Amino acid sequence: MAEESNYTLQLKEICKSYIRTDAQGVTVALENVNLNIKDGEFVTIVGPSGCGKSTLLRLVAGLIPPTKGSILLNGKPIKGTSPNRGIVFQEPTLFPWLTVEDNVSFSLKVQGKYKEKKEEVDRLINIIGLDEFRKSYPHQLSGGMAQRVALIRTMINEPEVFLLDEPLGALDAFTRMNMQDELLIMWKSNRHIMIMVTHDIDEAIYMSTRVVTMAPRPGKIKKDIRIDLPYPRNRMSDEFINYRKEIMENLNY
Ligand SMILES: Nc1ncnc2c1ncn2[C@@H]1O[C@H](COP(=O)(O)OP(=O)(O)OP(=O)(O)O)[C@@H](O)[C@H]1O
Repeated sequence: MAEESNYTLQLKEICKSYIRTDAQGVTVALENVNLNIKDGEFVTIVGPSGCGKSTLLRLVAGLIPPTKGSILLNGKPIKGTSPNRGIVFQEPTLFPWLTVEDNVSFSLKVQGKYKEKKEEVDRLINIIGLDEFRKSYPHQLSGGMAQRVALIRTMINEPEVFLLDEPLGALDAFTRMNMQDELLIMWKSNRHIMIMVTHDIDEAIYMSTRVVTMAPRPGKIKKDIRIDLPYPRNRMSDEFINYRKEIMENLNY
């Protein structure tokens, strides 16, 4: 028990089933998932389609409840959604009728925290290089720009747990690599817990301190691999390539 209390986020014996509408019965999306994460860890989840990666993130976000098991943050069960557990999806979910600035400020205004954080809004817009676009609307931005706005809109709440569901999946290769570095800068400056779903094994090794592989039907954790490489990581190094082999073999590629 003493060892467990070192973990900030704990998923204990999590099961999640969905009722199928097309036929009788249920889909077991996750079965007996146990995962413990400490402050400052960057965990990526990789695995084939349908193994429950998004389900796992949505459970931690509090968007859906587990069928069985519990999720503890700082020892307390999570209840529903909270700005403390921010989630960013593959498609940037910005409000189309609000400018960049207003999108980033929206949740602060709802929480009555805008005045105290106004400078932080300015700082983050500057960090992502969108000073000139602060009065622009989402349809006037490129995909990469919109995704950067979505990231800082979540970041402004200083979530203790930052959940990323394939956040870079829709970007071209160059923008994607730049965004990987930007995300690492954000993570290093705040040291919150990051949990990111990706289909890109190199992205997982480049970014995270742990890569968790999953298997489908029912979704479960296969292996939890610590990536013991200094940042910034060299995608061409032998160690990097060895991790790639280990993960691909584990996923049966
Ligand atoms: N709302 C839902 N209702 C019913 N079944 C669902 C629902 N959401 C997910 N599922 C099922 O649960 C399983 C896990 O889905 P999930 O989206 O978590 O997997 P994933 O690993 O994120 O997949 P992908 O990589 O394709 O996004 C799948 O079989 C899926 O069909």
